[in-house]
Amino acid sequence: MTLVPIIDLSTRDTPEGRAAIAARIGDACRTSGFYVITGHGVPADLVERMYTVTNDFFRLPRALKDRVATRPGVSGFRRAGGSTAASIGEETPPDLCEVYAAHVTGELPDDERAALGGPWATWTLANIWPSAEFKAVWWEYMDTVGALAADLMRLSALALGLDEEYFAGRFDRHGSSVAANYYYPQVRPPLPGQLRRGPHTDFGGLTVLYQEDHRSGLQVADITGAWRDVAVVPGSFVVNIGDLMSLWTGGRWLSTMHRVINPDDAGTSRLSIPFFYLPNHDAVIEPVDGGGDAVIAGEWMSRKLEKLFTG
Ligand SMILES: O=C(O)CCC(=O)C(=O)O
Ligand SMILES: [Fe+2]
Repeated sequence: MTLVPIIDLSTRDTPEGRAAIAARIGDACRTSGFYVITGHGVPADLVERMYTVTNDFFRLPRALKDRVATRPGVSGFRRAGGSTAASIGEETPPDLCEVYAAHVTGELPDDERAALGGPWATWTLANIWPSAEFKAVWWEYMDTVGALAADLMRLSALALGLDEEYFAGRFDRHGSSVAANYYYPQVRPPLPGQLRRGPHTDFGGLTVLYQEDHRSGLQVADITGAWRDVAVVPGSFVVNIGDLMSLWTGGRWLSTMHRVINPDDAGTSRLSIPFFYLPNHDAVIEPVDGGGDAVIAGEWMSRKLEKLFTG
């Protein structure tokens, strides 16, 4: 079996199709924690519009991008990548990446957002948009990919032998985010140990990531710890599960370490756009088979984010 299998979702509207897809998702999550999806139904023109507005934004002069900066890394534009490896306790130079992010909770009134968590809870911050057109496209993308993520959780529930709606109540006030990672051309050689994105696991439920067809660099650790390339499949999304989904399965499903290496051609850029499907901040995450410690989703994610942003 390949480390990152390709799973065609086009038959997910029939019970037999769903059962077969769920079985493949279960296999993938037990053995690698990553899979690639085709036949997902997200319109190609939406992805293209998303890439156009987002690439246009990153090509603006820095002074203009800084106008939509908030606290480091959390909502709006973040100029320095920070060190993602800090989230796993490793010290490395900063990632070679700029980020723009927005949250589905980012449009709520101030008092409602403030009630969703502490200082490191990024989903409590208001969104800050470069333009109305940009916002409209991002919002459509968040809605569409959010619905796909919700269905992947239903299929995951089936794969675990649970009712399809098992997880739904834990995501009905979800604080998911979309982040655009802009890996700029490298005009100076990277420092020792400096990558486009340092090694880490994702923190939440699951991640649904789009990457451009012709440029990758995304690598996944196999069970021996060796780094393996993720193949680029045009028009697909890369899906991986995060720490909370792994906790939900008592560790049977893997939240796998991944990273983005530097390009062979230093002059090229790469834009990846992950949708992070995050449970309700107050969801209690307990192994579905019972046993094991429970964690509160928002507390888990806040602890990881604090490490990420404070090093
Ligand atoms: O750019 C990529 O392919 C991966 C980015 C990533 O791992 C993340 O944003 O968590
Ligand atoms: Fe990641």
